[in-house]
Amino acid sequence: MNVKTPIPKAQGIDNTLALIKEGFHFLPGLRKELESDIFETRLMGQKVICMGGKEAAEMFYNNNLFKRKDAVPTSIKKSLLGEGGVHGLDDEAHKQRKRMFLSMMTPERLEDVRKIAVNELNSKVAEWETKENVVFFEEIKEVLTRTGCKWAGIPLRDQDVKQRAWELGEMVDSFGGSVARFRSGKKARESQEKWLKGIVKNVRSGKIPAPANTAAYIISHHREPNGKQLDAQIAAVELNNIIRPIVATAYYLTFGAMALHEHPETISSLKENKSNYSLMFTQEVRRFYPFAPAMGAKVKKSFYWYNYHFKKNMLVILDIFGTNHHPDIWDHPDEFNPERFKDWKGSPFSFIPQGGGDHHIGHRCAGEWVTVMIMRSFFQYLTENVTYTVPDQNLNYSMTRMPTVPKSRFVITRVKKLKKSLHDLEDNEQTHTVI
Ligand code: HEM
Repeated sequence: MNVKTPIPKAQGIDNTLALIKEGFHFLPGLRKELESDIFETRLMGQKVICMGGKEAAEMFYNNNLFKRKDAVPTSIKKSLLGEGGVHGLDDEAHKQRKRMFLSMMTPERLEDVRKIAVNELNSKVAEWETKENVVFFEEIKEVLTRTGCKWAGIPLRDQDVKQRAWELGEMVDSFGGSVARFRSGKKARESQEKWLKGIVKNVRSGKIPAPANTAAYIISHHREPNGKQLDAQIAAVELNNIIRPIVATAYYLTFGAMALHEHPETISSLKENKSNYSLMFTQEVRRFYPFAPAMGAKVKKSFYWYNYHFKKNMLVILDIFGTNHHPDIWDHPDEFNPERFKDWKGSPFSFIPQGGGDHHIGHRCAGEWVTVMIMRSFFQYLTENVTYTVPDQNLNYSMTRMPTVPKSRFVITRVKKLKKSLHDLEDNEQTHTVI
């Protein structure tokens, strides 16, 4: 870790505009310019400590030092995350709510999500065979909306798929600072929460017979530490915390499909799947491509680190994208190279696309296994079960827009299924170590 003392301050009275203008480059760029993995700046009128790298991540995920209450701006709660959900909880309340999420992530349920997702993809591909152009990113959001709802025990009528997929997509697309996208994400959230609140009430009354191992059942019947059921509105937020991020996986899948096209040598390795190549490829997609830029937390109680005084309630931001590209951790970090994960020793703090630390104790993403499971099986499906052509198109992606996808949203043509049955995929063992 490279730290200058005293901790440097970024130039300018407030850097919010620079953050919006520079996007994913903002934090890594300033760390490089100031030659320090920690620096101070002001964002939205507030003093903020920004940091990146393994050691910084380790500190950030120490629950004794940091808390999440009021760490996320209201605009992000109103569009992306929702209010009253697990993301903003601390201490016992957080642990208890987190256990609720993690109880859904059993090996059997992970195998279920894989089967559901691959079946949904397989049905979609049959439609793609009849289409001239397929906009992969948009179509995959629908596949994942169906997958998420089915896995979570949420009934979804065919005629509602497009609307719900659009809403989930708008919520994910809302976090980058554009007012128009915020408004659309907020509206989508209001519609989703109304719908999901109705689902929760119907699951509670037994009108919707959700199986006991599904998210709809587990969340609807979850009890708070005070013994009471979750408020139906908060239960809706938490149910959305399952289906929305499943749809968010469309970003990684689109980047991954693009990586297959741009690095064709990976295709045969994926087909062979030696040394668990599908996992290496998936990890590299999650490391290399930009998605979650950073996380915020507030100082729980004052402490000193590298002689810097972290004062109570100060806002601290961890550079997620920059840590996944930190040159102290990764050789040639700006090269796409799945093989780097071959002998990777694993670290909960150096590879943090979905947060760091321990899933049970801290805020690390509860759905990391689901994400990895879906990604691996889709990449294998794309290489083994289907052929397609990638026509000329604009595959550039902006590093200043958050979130970002290839400009064309990855168009494919002449899609052809190679296998009629999914039998071969069903035999595929993936439930071992998925992360
Ligand atoms: C594209 C895929 C995904 C990405 C990039 C992603 C990223 C993240 C990040 C960055 C966090 C916050 C970590 C922190 O607060 O320090 C998080 C938390 C969370 N994610 Fe994900 N996630 C993804 C998929 C999923 C899926 C598929 C699910 C559920 C099935 C899920 C459920 C959650 C939940 C419940 C939390 C809150 C955990 C807590 O506060 O303790 N995520 N995710």
